[in-house]
Amino acid sequence: MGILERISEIEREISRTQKNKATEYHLGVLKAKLAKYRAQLMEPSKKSEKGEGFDVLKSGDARVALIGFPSVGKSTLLSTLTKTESECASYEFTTLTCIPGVIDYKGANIQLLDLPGIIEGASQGKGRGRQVIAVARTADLVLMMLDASKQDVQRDLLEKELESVGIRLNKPKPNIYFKVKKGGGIAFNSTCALTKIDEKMVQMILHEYKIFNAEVLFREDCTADELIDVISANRVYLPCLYVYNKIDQISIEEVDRVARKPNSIVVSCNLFLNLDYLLEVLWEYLALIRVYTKKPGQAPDFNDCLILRRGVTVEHVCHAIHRSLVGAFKYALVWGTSTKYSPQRVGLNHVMDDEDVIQVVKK
Ligand SMILES: Nc1nc2c(ncn2[C@@H]2O[C@H](COP(=O)(O)OP(=O)(O)OP(=O)(O)O)[C@@H](O)[C@H]2O)c(=O)[nH]1
Ligand SMILES: [K+]
Ligand SMILES: [Mg+2]
Repeated sequence: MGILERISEIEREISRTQKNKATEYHLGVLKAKLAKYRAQLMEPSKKSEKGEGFDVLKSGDARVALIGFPSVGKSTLLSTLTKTESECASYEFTTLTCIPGVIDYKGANIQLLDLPGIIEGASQGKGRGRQVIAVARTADLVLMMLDASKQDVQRDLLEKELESVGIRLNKPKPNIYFKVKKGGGIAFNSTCALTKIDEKMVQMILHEYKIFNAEVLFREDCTADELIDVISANRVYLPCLYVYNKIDQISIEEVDRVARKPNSIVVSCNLFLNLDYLLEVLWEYLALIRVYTKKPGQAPDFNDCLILRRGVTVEHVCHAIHRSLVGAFKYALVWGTSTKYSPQRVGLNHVMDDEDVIQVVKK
C-alpha cells in the first residue's frame, strides 16, 4: 500500500470513529500515525521534485509567500506592489514558477514571492502544490489571497492543505517542553490541570513514535494534536494575512462583512483599492521596526535605518551595526517611545521600539 492510500485510510478511520472516552486513546494513536505518514510524504523524495524555478534565494528583511487558488490575482498584486512584472491572465495556472519581487516600504526590502495557484490536494502532489508549500515554509508570513466574490470554501481548503503539511497559521507554538533522553523511561509532568490529554495518552503517542525515554512537561492545557506537533518538530508557525481581492465585484455590504473577519483585509488590485492599507498591515504582521543610529554631536541619519524585529534589544542592535560592538559597549543613549526620558541611558537588555534613535557609547 502506498503512503497516500495509508493516509486516506487513517483519515477515514478517524472520521468513522466516534469521539468518546473509550475511543480517545485509539484516536490519539491514529493521529500520531497520520502525522508520521504526512511527514514522509513531504520529504523531498526525488531531486526533480524540488522543482526547478522554486529555489529562489532569500533576500531582504522579510519574506512573504503569496498562496491562493488559481486566478485570484496573486500575480496582479506582485506586479502592482513591486517593480517585477509577473504574467497575469484570465486563465488558471498562468504562473508556473516562483517569481520574486521586492516591496520597498519604510526603508525595508520585503521579498514578495508570487507562486502558482494551488488547489485541493496540493499537499499530496496535485499541480505544483508541494513545491509551493515548500516555499511557504520558508516564508516569514503567508499572504493568503482569496477571491472576495467566491465563498469561503477556498480559505477552508487552503488552510486544511497547509495544516496537513505542518504549517500552523496564526497560532503560537504549544507550550510543551519535550526532550528525548537516553534512558530513564518517560518523565511526564504538567504545571497546570490537563483536560484534553492524560499521561496514558502521552505514553501511547510517544510509543507510536518509538520514543521510550523522554522528558515531557506541559506548561499549558494542550491537546494530543499539539503534542504530536511538538514531537514532529518540523512544524512551522507563521502569521497569515487573508487578503480578499476583487472587491470591485461585490456589494459594499459584502465588503464590510468580509473586512471584519479576523486577520483579513479587502483590496482590489485592478482598481488599486486599499493597497496602502495592505502594506501597513503587512508591516505590522511582520513585526518589523526601524532603528536609527546617531553619532555623538551629530543629527541622526533618517535616510538610513536598521530594519529589525519587534522585541529586539540594544544587544541585537549592536550586532546589526558591527559584530565587535558588543565587546566595546559601555552604555547607549536612546531617544524614542521605548524610553521614559529622551534620551535615556540604557544597557544591552533594553528593548527597542519602532523609530527609536540610538547612540552607542564605547568603553
Ligand atoms: N475584477 C477584478 N479582477 C482582477 C483583480 N485583480 C486581478 N484580477 C484579474 O484576475 C485574473 C487573474 O489574475 P492573475 O494575477 O493572473 O491571478 P493569479 O492568482 O496570479 O493566477 P495564477 O497564476 O493562474 O494562479 C486576471 O484576469 C486579472 O485581471 C481585481 O482586483 N478585480
Ligand atoms: K491567472
Ligand atoms: Mg499568477
